[in-house]
Amino acid sequence: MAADQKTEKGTISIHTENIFPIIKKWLYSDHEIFLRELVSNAVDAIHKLQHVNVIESLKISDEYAIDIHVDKDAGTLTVKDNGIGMNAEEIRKYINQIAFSSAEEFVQKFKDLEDKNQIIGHFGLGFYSSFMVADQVEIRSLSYRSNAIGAHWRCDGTTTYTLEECAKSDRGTEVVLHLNADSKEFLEPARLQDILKKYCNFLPVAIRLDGEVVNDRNPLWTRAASEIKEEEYVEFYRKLYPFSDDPLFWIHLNIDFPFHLKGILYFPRISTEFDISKSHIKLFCNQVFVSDNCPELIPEFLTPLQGCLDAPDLPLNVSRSYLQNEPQVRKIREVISGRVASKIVDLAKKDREAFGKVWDDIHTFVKYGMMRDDKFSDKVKDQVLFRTSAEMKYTTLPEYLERNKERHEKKVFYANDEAAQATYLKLFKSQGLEALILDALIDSHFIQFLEMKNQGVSFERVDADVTQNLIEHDQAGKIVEGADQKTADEKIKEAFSELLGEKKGMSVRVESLKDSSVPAMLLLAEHSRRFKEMTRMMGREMGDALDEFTLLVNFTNPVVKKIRRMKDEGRTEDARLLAEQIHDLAMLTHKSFSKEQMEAFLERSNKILEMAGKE
Ligand SMILES: Nc1ncnc2c1ncn2[C@@H]1O[C@H](COP(=O)(O)OP(=O)(O)OP(=O)(O)O)[C@@H](O)[C@H]1O
Repeated sequence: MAADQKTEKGTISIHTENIFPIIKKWLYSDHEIFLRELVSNAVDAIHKLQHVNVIESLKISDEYAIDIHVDKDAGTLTVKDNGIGMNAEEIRKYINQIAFSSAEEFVQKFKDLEDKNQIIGHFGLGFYSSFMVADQVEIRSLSYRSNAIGAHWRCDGTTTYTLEECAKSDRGTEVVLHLNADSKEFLEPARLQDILKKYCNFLPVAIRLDGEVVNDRNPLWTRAASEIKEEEYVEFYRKLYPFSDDPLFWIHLNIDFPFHLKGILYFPRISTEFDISKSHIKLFCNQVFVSDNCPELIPEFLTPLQGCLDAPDLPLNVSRSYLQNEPQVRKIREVISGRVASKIVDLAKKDREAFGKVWDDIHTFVKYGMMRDDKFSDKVKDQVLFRTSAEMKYTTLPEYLERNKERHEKKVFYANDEAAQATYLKLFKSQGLEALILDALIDSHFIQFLEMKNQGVSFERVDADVTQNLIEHDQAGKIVEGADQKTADEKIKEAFSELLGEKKGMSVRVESLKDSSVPAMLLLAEHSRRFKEMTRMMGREMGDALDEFTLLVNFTNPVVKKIRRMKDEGRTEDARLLAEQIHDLAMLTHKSFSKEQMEAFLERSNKILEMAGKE
């Protein structure tokens, strides 16, 4: 067929004359995406050719590639593919009409939008985005069809274009950008390399920058999990997050129904600097990087997760508002939450000890997730680990309840500050009792949640009361002594009340503890203490947790016995000294002293030492 040498001049049928300056201005901060768009079009063109190659039995066996080339002297950047190509008719249709009409739609739609930033980078301008960085754009293309004639399109950023035949001998499309004065940065290979790494690193077609392949065509998530080694997952993670510690574990997703979703989700080691306010998942669409700020895609409680998701059903230029309203995104969240729950159950069942090791890093978001998501909670609830004061170090709640049902049915003892509650824990240990350690910030809420979910089970901090298991059965303190018909306990109570005088919020109780080494301890009733803690957490001041407490005096302790004897013998001041000291020691485990209290405590300690020296 003879080539028609005539040059066609035309006007692109758009109705907004000043479309170029508007777009240039609006997209200013995201100029670099033009390269992603051009490379994506090139990949699409190659995929289309691969498709027709099969359908039309063309037997093309070329190695497909996209070549990016800069010519600094000419000030041009070229993106070239060996895909399906376009003839003049197709250029008229796809470039003049489709590409430009979507650009016009963009302007019409967002002209009146208050916050222009909202749309930057989230609207698919495709080919048209090249005008953000170029004064003039050329397309040279040769269709795959036999006897095709090369087509050369040129546009200088106005609404007119030229289209003519050209002598192009190799199939495919070449887009040449004559970069504008503000965009010379895109002539720098290092800058281009960065952009390609960011958006095109995992594209399935070889991308060559000045002859060098820059991308990994088969990222790990595209391969079958069964053939991937552990080290490969870790290595891939290091590639994605070069400065992070190795991940704890990961989940490989490969879902085909009811939607397509592939990806690898990593559980990172949580460091204190970890910014959980930002999503760290990288979203891809058919291996093209889309965004790393899509918190909508994963359940809120899984925000610390890292890794990548490839969701080909979502549009490449996905917007935040789209994600927020898209039912498919909700389904993706549900699937992820379900898969994370299954992974946790698997790990817990497979190797408890190994699971214990990662538990400290993941427990916060597992607990938070349980409180936020009932389905998640139902799946993982029996695997939640608690640190315990007992030998085995970690236990689950059902195991704890089962182990202790004879001694305290449906009651869970816990400590939330091992150092402050050391006396109580020691007492528990000496009597073979077991307490859970619930010392994370989230635990006070989690305890309420567990009580709600496990009807009849109550949690009691080790200092809330003394259980019958700690009290001596044959209690000498209950024996009535002397003419006044009072028991020994009552007499000690009277003695301590008198010696200590009125103390704000204090009541004295005497019990015979099996462990005689502790003279006294403070008890804070569970419910009123929790109430005070909660109101304080909500910012409402409800006074001190110590506004109301019981001083439990231990009848079996030798010093307590001695105090009573001293008082009977008239050594009231010496007895008071010891009683005050016992009171202060019990207090110290719950709060730090003021300067005055500390001075009084130290002065008294010295007097007691002097007294001991004399006796
Ligand atoms: N390198 C290319 N080879 C063949 N056809 C191309 C090429 N680049 C663009 N096209 C054609 O031009 C059309 C318009 O491209 P454009 O990038 O503006 O929009 P799109 O790719 O359809 O959508 P998107 O907005 O998601 O990029 C494409 O659909 C395609 O048919």
